Amino acid sequence: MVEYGGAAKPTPAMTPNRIRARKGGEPIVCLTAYDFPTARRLDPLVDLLLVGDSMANVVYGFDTTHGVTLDMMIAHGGAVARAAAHACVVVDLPFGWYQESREQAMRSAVRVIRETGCAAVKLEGGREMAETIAFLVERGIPVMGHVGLKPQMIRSMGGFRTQGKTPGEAEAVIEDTRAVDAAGAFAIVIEGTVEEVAAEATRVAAAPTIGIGASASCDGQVLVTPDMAGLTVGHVPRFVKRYAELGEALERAAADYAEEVRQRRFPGDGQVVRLAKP
Ligand SMILES: Nc1nc(=O)c2c([nH]1)NC[C@@H]1CN(c3ccc(C(=O)N[C@@H](CCC(=O)O)C(=O)O)cc3)CN21
Ligand SMILES: CC(C)C(=O)C(=O)O
Ligand SMILES: [Mg+2]
Repeated sequence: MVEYGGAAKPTPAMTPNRIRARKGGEPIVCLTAYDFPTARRLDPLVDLLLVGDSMANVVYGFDTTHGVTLDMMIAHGGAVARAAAHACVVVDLPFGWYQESREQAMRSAVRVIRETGCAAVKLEGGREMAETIAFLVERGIPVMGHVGLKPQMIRSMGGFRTQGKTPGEAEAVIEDTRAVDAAGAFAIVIEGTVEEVAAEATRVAAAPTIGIGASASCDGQVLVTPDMAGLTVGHVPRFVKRYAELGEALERAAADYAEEVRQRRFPGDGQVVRLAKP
């Protein structure tokens, strides 16, 4: 087992307790990050950096989030944690590394915390995960919940569909939120639900809610950074707003470079070392 290396780093300003204290106050700003340079640039701008298992889709090109392992989450979580001086870094526990038992969840969370230096873990689930969340929280692991649309459940849900459109489904999302809140989660991601349900879940939870595809009635928002920055390859969910077209900027840079190499204009005077004239 490898512990996170490097010099002792001060705890970032935004801790799980500070995030929790923002309930009902200034909205919590969260983006995903998976690598060091991106996390360095986002760190001063956001409250929370999430190393999401969406990494499976946007970094590794898998169809579902089931493609990532605990070791992969730890490798990328460490890179993000090393970059963060301000934001609270939260790492997703991936599919298969916590559902079996609360002991399995504890072992996985301890590895993530020790080997990355992050502040907290996130896991998907409602009432069925409440006992696991309480077990971790009571033993010193800050936990973020994730209710509503749960991408790790794709195989049993048969695709991604907005949750809470029927009265029964709405009640299920609210009850899941209550259970995760009572279990001690310091914040709760609410994904893919209708505004009325997000507003009610936010009202009943003592912990702040962080929405994605869940309206502005939450205590904060999260988006997948490559989606909002225009870097995602393939389908981008409907709830995403694009704030930049970094994919197009990267294509232009690569095309300019290719052109200059082919014309022998790169490397130019600025990039070349020559012998001094005698
Ligand atoms: N690139 C990316 N962005 C995400 O937000 C994201 C991931 N990947 N991977 C992990 C989960 C999965 N998420 C997703 C992925 C797809 C849809 C989606 O395609 N939704 C459809 C239909 C929704 C409906 O009919 O209710 C959409 O067009 O938005 C939603 C959430 C959110 N997360
Ligand atoms: C979409 C967010 C909440 C997430 O869980 C992820 O990026 O994996
Ligand atoms: Mg996730």
